[in-house]
Amino acid sequence: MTECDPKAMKKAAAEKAVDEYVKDGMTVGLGTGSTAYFAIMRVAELVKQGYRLKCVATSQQTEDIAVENGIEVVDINDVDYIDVTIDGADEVDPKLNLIKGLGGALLREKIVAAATQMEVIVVDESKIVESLGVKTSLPVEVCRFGHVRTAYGLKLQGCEPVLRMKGGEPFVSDGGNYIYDCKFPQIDKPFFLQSAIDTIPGVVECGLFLNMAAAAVVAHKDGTVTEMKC
Ligand SMILES: O=C(CO)[C@H](O)[C@H](O)COP(=O)(O)O
Repeated sequence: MTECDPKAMKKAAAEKAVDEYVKDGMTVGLGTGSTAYFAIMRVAELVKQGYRLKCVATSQQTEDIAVENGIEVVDINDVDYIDVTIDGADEVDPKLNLIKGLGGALLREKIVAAATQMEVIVVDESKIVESLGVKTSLPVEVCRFGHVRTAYGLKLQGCEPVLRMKGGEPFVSDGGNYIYDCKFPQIDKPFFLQSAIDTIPGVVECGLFLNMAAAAVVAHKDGTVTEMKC
C-alpha cells in the first residue's frame, strides 16, 4: 500500500471486515459511502465464488451498486434479522459510539443497524476521535414541513445547524427528508444529546449511533489494519 493513500486504506479495512465477518448463508447489511463501497464489491466477489448471501441495502445508491454486481438484495421487512452489517462512519470514539450520515443515508443506516446482530464499522484512522463532534458536524434528518422551526430547536442544543444543499437545492434523503449538519464545539454527553434531539418535533433521525457498533476495522497509513471491539 502506498503510504497515505486514502482509497487503499478504505479498501483494506472493508475487505478485511468482509473476509472476517461474512459467512456463507448469512443475511448481510450493506452500508453506504466510499468505504462501504469496497465492502459491497468484496461481497459481490464472495457471491461469484458461490456464497449464498441475502443482502439488505442502506440506501438506493447501495442497492443499485449491489444489484449491478450480482448481489441479491431483499427488503428489510422480509428478514427476521440481519447477521452482520458492514458500514462506514464519519467519527468513531473509543467506546465505538459513532457519528454517521455525512453520506446522507443515516435513517436507513440506523434502521438496518438496529436490526443487525453484529454491526461492523470500516474506517481509516482519520475517523478515530477521542470525543464525538470534534471533527465533523452531526447530521440530523428532519421532516421538510416546518424544517426552519426544527432547526431552531436544534440550535437551542448548542450547535450551528446548516441545511445541507446539493446543486443549489436542499439535499433530499432517500426518505424524502432534509438534513441539517449541526456543528457542535464537542459532544461531551452523546446520550443526553441524542435524547434531547429526538424530542424536537420534526426530527426524523439523528446521526449519533450509540451502543450500536460491535467492532470497528481501522486501516492505518502505514498499511496495517487493526480492530477495535467493545
Ligand atoms: O454514514 C454514512 C452515509 O450516510 C457513511 O457511512 C459515512 O459518511 C462514511 O462515508 P465514507 O466511507 O465515504 O467516508
